[in-house]
Amino acid sequence: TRSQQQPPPLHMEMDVNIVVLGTESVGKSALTVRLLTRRFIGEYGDIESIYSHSFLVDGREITLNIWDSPYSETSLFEKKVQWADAYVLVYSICDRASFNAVSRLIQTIKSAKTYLNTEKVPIVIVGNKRDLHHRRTVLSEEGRLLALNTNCHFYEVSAAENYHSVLTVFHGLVNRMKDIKPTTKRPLGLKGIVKSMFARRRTDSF
Ligand SMILES: Nc1nc2c(ncn2[C@@H]2O[C@H](COP(=O)(O)OP(=O)(O)OP(=O)(O)O)[C@@H](O)[C@H]2O)c(=O)[nH]1
Repeated sequence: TRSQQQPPPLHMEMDVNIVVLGTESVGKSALTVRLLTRRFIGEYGDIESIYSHSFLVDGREITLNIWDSPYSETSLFEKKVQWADAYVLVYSICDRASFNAVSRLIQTIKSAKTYLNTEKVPIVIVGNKRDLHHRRTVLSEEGRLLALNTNCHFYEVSAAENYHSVLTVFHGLVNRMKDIKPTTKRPLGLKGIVKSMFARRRTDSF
């Protein structure tokens, strides 16, 4: 089983496909753009994009292919779920319906993919817009409990206010993936049909 595999040697590279999912206007693009550019630009177009971004983690190059898209329930949704190795599920702490949608997404992902090591399902739940605490309708405890019950990671962040909390989300996911994903470079797969806004590759250190 995967859990019996040794972690790969440090010098090897790793490619991780990550899809960012959640209902409308929860901040999926804001989180993705924050990670890639360290900036919050306020308004984001409705563009389907795969961003490719490399990091050095413990001296090892990790390339994240991040698929960010506007909310939709089209057939592309299933393709995204299959394409991804890991999932960032976003809700807004001011939007109860978006939180309920994350619960449903977890069930959908778990039934679409088989995980040998259910202790380490590569899903992170993100409660965004933490800066809007005066409009909060979802308690932190509710997010934490959902994560506990589903074996996911949980973070509350503000894409508007903070780069480091966003970095922590992706860093946590990469750490989970390091233990369970074999290290091979492979093509982006659906890259051809998805317009990429960020053609440029950058390499940063966590
Ligand atoms: N106050 C606050 N606003 C945020 C935050 N993150 C995103 N927003 C705002 O929320 C709105 C939606 O952000 P997007 O990043 O476009 O959300 P999305 O989930 O990608 O939306 P869709 O593409 O429509 O599905 C924008 O007006 C952002 O400026 C945050 O952390 N705090």
